[in-house]
Order: sequence, then structure tokens, then C-alpha cells
Amino acid sequence: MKITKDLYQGSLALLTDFYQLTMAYGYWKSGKAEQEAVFNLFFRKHPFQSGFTLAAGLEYVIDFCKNFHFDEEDLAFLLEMKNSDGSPTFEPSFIAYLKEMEFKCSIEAVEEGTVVFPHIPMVKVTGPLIQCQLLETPLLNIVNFQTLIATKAARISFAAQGDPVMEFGLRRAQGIDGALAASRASYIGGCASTSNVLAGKLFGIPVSGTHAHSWIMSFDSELEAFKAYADAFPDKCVFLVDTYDTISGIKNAIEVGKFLREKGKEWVGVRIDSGDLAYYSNIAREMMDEAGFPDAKVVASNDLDEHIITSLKIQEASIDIWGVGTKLVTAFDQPALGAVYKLSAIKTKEGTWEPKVKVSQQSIKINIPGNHQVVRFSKNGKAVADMIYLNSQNLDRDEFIIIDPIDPTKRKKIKAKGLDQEVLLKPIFEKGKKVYSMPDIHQVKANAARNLSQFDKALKRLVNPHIYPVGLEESLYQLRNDLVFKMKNYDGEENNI
Ligand SMILES: Nc1ncnc2c1ncn2[C@@H]1O[C@H](COP(=O)(O)OP(=O)(O)OP(=O)(O)O)[C@@H](O)[C@H]1O
Ligand SMILES: O=P(O)(O)OC[C@H]1O[C@H](OP(=O)(O)OP(=O)(O)O)[C@H](O)[C@@H]1O
Ligand SMILES: O=C(O)c1cccnc1
Repeated sequence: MKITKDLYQGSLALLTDFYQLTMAYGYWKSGKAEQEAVFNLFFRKHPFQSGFTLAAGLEYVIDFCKNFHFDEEDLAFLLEMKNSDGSPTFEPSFIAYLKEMEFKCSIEAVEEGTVVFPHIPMVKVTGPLIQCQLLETPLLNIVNFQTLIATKAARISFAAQGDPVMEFGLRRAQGIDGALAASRASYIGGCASTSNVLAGKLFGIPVSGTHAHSWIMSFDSELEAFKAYADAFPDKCVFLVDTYDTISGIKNAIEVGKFLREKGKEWVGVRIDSGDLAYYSNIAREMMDEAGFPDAKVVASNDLDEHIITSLKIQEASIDIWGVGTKLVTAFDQPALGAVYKLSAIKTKEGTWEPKVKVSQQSIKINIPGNHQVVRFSKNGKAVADMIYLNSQNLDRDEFIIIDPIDPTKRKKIKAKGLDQEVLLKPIFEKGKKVYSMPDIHQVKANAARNLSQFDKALKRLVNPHIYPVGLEESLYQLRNDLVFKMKNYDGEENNI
């Protein structure tokens, strides 16, 4: 098992794009490697046309940064790399520099389970330019995927209106870590359990499941198969009833349910995995009630997502538990979140922070310069607005104006008196030393639920959700404008239109 062993036990410093290493070499060669910089990780658009996004992945980020180093094998690999003319890509003294490199960055981040919005920095990295740069790809890899899946899981859980959702995705997930990370993020986002036993072991997530059609098919009859399963798991029986004929399957399940009851045991219920799930779940409910099993549950599965679940709820399907796999763990309708990681300030030789901006034809792509913090204003536990501000700014004011980063005609006055304020970027590492104590996964899940409950349900509807106000504090907005004009050499002529 070389691949899994190397992946999970070796150094992960090479899990990056090659250009990060060529830039790292360039920074080192030009004497800029240790110059202090600030980078922000943020996304520009919610996934799935959602009205909110749920942050996840910080625990992986912490793990990655704690173990950030180049081991002997990594260094040997880099030393062997050649340019097209056969010359070495990296000088031995650069490799020696990497060997001695110790993680020195400070990291601030939103906690896992925090509801986040476009443009809000989710992770802010401050430290030697070379180290900030080397973190770009792995941080994006981790946060993009887990945030995407946690958001999808939250949408699915809302659609299920509090019914348990079992995550069944492993067999269709994007590879080994895709599956593991998806199970973790799905649990944070609202799923009750996973079918992935390794995820259960690694992350402490509850593991659950029913049985497959192959179980039934391996016996001479469905009834015999149900009885044998009941024998093995008298307290945990969910019978899959659609292998041959769903109605006969429900009858057989009830018969075994009665047999179990005679022995003082109660079955859990049935699973329906094909056909019209509203129609068959209602028939199953009626038959089980009539037979004296009002507490027996109906589990439904088969290519479910938030939209089909919503439709089944509208149809008043009698489904108590939802099994969701493929469309959850592959984020079926949006394969990536699209978060980016941008340089926003750099320290000058004089020791002052110089804000940096990337100018773009598309205003959505102009980053927010400077060294920031984010505050969430709320009233009586309900979030009111988020403000991104320069962290030199004093929050002790009665009133703020926030300006939409894309459309400056959208502004909001925040009367701060009487509002609660929560600063969202929390210290995670200080100069390479971890200062954050990571809550366990159940606390993270509870944090997600608490966070989501702070937002109006208009934000959580699947179609055309309400837009939550997020803006730049006035002076940050002004700084950004001034910098864009400066970088574009704007001289008052029309040449910038
Ligand atoms: N009442 C319903 N309303 C809306 N969608 C439903 C309803 N019942 C089932 N579905 C969905 O319709 C789709 C049916 O897909 P498909 O044709 O693959 O199922 P099937 O033929 O019944 O099952 P299979 O191919 O697995 O034997 C699934 O996504 C399922 O979740
Ligand atoms: O549909 P998902 O949301 O991905 O949920 C997981 C699916 O995996 C299993 O199907 P299986 O692999 O046996 O295939 P089949 O039922 O489609 O034949 C199970 O019966 C679900 O239908
Ligand atoms: O336990 C189940 O019922 C299950 C697990 C994985 C995929 N489909 C169903």
C-alpha cells in the first residue's frame, strides 16, 4: 500500500502546484523569501446558487501547517528535477534552505461551521512570502472541497426538515481522500452518520447502514433473507424491500417484524431504493401502521438531493430517514467552490504594510487590499450584516457605512449601538505556533447548527435566496478605489472606460 502510506504518513509539502516551487525559488534567489506578506483565502460566489456557505476544512489546514516541512525524500526529488536543457531546476543551496525551513506563519481563520459569504477572508496567512506562497495550493485544495460539501450537506439537511440524513457516498466519491473528507464535511454540514467506516474511525463520526440487494439475492427467498438478517442483527434491522416487488417486500418485512416482536425485539423499518418513493413510502407507512408498527421507519434512497427531497416533502411522502450518496459527496451540480488565495499586503523595508491590489476588467475579480478583519453584527442572536475592515480600524464607533465590494451603489448604514459584534477571524497560529484548540467534530457540527440558526430562513431557501449584506467599511472601500486608480494610472481621461 505504498500510495496510501505515503499520502497519509509522509510529508505533504510537495502536494502543491509546481509553480509555487518555482516562485519560491525565485523569491529566495531575489532575496524576497523572508519578506513579510499577507494572503487571504476567499470565494467570490456561493456554490449551488445558495444564499449561504458553510466553512469547513480548518482541522485539515491545521494538520497540514503543523507538519509543514520538506523531508529527505522530498528534497532528493527536488534536487533531481531538471529543466528542459538538462540543467538542475533548483540549486543545491536552495534545497538546503528548504531543508532548514521551519513553519513561521501566523494564521487567522473563521472557525469550522461558520456561515460565510463572498469576499470574506476565510483564512488569512501572514508570514514570510515564500511560506505564504507555498501554502496557496494545499489550503485551497482543503478548504474549497470541504466547504463545498459541508454547504451541500446543510442544504440537504434543510430540505429533510430535521429528519436524519445518512451519508452513503463512499462508492461514488472522488477517490479515497475525496470520500473521507466528504464524509467529514457532510457530518459537519448536518448529516447524522456516514456509511464510511474508515471515516468513522478517523474522525469519530457515527457509522450506520442497512443492507444491499446482494444480501437478499444470496438467499432462496426474500423472507429467508430478512429472517437471517434479523437473526444476526435483531436490534438494528432495516429491510431493503425493493429487490423483487416492493409491496411483497413490505409484507415480508412486517412478517419478520412480528417474529422479532415475539422475541421481545423491535425492528427499525424498511428501506426503499427505487420506484416512486412517495407512493411506496406511503403504502409502507399504511401497511406498517395497520400491522401495529407505528414506530417502524421508512428509509429512502436512490439518487436523492435537496431538490428531490423537497419535492418528496411537498408530496407528503412518509419518509423518516434519508440515505444520500452520489449527489452529496460529488457536489453533483457544482463540482468546485472556486475560492482563491490572494496577496493583499506586503511589508516594506521601512516596516510598514503596503496594501496590494490585483486589477481586473471584471470588478468581481479585484481583490480587497490590506490587512483585514471581519466583524459580524447581530441583534438578539440574529445576524444583521458582516463588515470587512482594515484591522488598524477601531470598532468602537456608533455607526458604520458598509459598501458592497462589487456594486458601490449598494450601501448600508450600521447603527452599531445595541448590536452584538463578533470578530470572525480567530487566531490559529502565531508565528508558527498553534494557539487554537480545535474543537472535536461534534462541537464543530453543533457550531454549524448554531451558526445557521442565526440566519433568516429566507437565506436558506433553495431558489432565489435572500442576499445577506456584506460590505467593506468605508475607509477600506476608499483605499481599494484609490489603489485601483493608482495601479491603472488613471489620469481623469476616458481611457479607462
Ligand atoms: N415521487 C417522486 N418524486 C420525485 N422524484 C422521485 C420520486 N420518486 C423517486 N424519485 C427520484 O426519481 C429518480 C428515479 O430514478 P431512476 O429512474 O434511476 O429510478 P428507478 O428506475 O426507480 O430505480 P433503479 O434504476 O435504481 O432501479 C431518482 O432520483 C429518485 O430519487
Ligand atoms: O443513490 P445514492 O444517493 O448514490 O445513494 C447510494 C446508493 O448506493 C446504493 O446503490 P447501488 O450501488 O447498489 O446501486 P443501485 O441501487 O443504483 O443499483 C444504494 O442502494 C443507493 O441507491
Ligand atoms: O447502508 C446502506 O444502506 C448503504 C450504504 C452505502 C450505499 N448505499 C446504501
